[in-house]
Amino acid sequence: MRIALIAHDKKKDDMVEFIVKNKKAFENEELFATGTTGKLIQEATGLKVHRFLSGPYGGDQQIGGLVAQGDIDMVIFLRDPLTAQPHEPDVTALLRICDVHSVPLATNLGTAELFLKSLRDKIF
Ligand SMILES: O=C(CO)COP(=O)(O)O
Repeated sequence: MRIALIAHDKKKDDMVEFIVKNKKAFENEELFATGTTGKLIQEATGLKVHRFLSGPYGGDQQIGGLVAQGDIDMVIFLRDPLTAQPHEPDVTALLRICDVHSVPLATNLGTAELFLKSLRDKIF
């Protein structure tokens, strides 16, 4: 399973905690991430993560490109709904391209937990 992991700044602690807590479920998966999110996950878990540019510098678009090509199976994107992002158009484009290609997209921890259960149950 090729999983993209992305978190806005105020959600990065939640993302790292989520991956650390569930490291076993993620260690056999292929992980991709925007720059800073990926760095923090790597440092906290030692998991191998393919890192792209930081979100505001094009990382969301790079991951969106992979989604469009059919190279990502699942996206966990912990968005910050309370803070304006300078690269909002890129964020919207990534959400849109997931919908275009019916790629499962979790934008909060509640849905991410459901994805995790699906991973454990090998539903995907
Ligand atoms: O901005 C982001 C997503 O829109 C995330 O980028 P970073 O992981 O580089 O902070």
